[in-house]
Amino acid sequence: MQPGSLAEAIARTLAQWTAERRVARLWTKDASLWTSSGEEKWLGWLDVIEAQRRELGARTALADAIRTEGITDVLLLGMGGSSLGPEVVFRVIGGATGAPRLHVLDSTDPAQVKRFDDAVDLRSTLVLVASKSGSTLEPNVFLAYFFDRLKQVVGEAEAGRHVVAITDPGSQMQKVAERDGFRAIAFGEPTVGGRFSVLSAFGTVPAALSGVDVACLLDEAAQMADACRSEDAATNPGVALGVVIGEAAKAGRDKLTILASPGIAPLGAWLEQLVAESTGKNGTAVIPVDLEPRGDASTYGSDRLFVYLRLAADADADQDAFVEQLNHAGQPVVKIDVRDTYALGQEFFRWEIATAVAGAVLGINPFDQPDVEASKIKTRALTDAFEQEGALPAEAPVVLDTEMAIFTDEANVRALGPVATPVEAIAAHLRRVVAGDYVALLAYIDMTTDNIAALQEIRAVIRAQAGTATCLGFGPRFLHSTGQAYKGGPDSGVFLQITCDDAVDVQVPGRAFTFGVVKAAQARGDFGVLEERGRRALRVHLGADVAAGLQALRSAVEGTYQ
Ligand SMILES: O=P(O)(O)OC[C@H]1O[C@](O)(CO)[C@@H](O)[C@@H]1O
Repeated sequence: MQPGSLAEAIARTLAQWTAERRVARLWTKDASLWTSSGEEKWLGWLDVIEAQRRELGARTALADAIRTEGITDVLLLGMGGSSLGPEVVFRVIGGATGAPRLHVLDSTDPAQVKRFDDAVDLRSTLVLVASKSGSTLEPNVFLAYFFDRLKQVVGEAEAGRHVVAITDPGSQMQKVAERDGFRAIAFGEPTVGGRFSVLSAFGTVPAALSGVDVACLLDEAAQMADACRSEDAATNPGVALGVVIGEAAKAGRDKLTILASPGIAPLGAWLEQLVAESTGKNGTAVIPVDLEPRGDASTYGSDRLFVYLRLAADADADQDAFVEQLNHAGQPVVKIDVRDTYALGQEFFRWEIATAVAGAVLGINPFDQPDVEASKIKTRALTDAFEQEGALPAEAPVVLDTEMAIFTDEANVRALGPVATPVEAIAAHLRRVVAGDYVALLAYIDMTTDNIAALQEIRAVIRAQAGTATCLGFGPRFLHSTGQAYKGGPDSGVFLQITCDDAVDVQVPGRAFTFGVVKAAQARGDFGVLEERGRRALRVHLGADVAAGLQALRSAVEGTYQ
């Protein structure tokens, strides 16, 4: 770590943590470390490793049974903490020979739902539906769709045998699982929130099913947990990291920019949720910046804190050189050496402690997510309206042409000034960006390789030209991750929401709406909350040809800076 001018504040806070024995207070779940508003009820993740070790036999038995029966694919349906952790574990460690492939569906984009359906043969697929609350909209509509498909493909009597639920005890999903004869139910721990759940059943069940050595993963986590008991804050790997992140944010370095070796890069998506949902509230936030295209080290602002997760077995020489340049440019960089892929278990625990500690330094409750509910309420109102009226409420664009239509509220229209075309509106919007802001692209489109690449190019242009941090989230996935910080954090976000016409749509069985309608309602609900919070937000609606629309958007963004 080269903390630059932060060094003093960090040293002071570390000394305070040691002198006041705050590490012991954390482990004894003392809510007064935070805001004394019930934090003690959400610290079950401190004890979850031992509890999961007791479940290892059950995990192995289920994994062996499905393999013997010829299951080739596991399709996980879930959002946020119920999907991001399993996806990271599979992408970083999974893929053992002979083990089922794990697919993670966390989008209501109809093309994406269809793509996942086409990717698996349901006769040899186990559907794993994961939801702590059991009431989240997305896993419930995914389950409705895939249970219906299973009935068609394997028959009514067999469908339940192809489904396993992971949920907290007493949830509505448990009732559904019992009613529909699911093969098994694995229970979560109610004192562990979604984003802290990766070392609970929500992470260990999918990991075991996809051939990951869960005992080894837990051993790694336990090793880090032991290190995080150290009362000396400066040598406590989780506490020290949390103090750096918290103090950096207080000093204006609130864009936590994640650099990671390719072999461990998927961890960034999990970190985004953990950090953003935990710290982004009451007008404060640590904004995670993941997978941002790199620029010249000298061009980054003074609002950045870099974290470099370097995988010893898979280090990238270019990345090493870039980090060196950042050091020379005086940027603070925290370097974390990750021994091998199983050391991911260590990182999970280190970052959970660090996030909790950063929350304490920032004086917030890191275990709630007050602003996520707001967009859920608006979305529900819209889907209810659709069920009653057969259509979503009409809306009128501010300007449109053949490729893009622009939507926003009165306050944003006034701030844009007179604009005659979508291109002018986008340019006026991006000109509102000032130093210390971040620009977030919120894309409610299929998360394909091509769409990711096109959006990353747009992001690269904005980063280079505006000189600000840039983020990319796919809707509705980011709603259960960074979305909390975008709404609850400081007013430094400039948002470009991207929606499209769906070339194909898919009916949600048993409901009056399609996945396309759900996604549209989620985008509108999300936008409505941004408007309500007075955020700088513009929605660009593309046609059904998303590739052409993204090209038009890119030209508009490039044109802004010419
Ligand atoms: O597991 P659940 O209850 O479906 O929740 C999914 C996600 O939604 C949130 O509750 C809110 O976005 C996350 O914290 C959570 O991980």
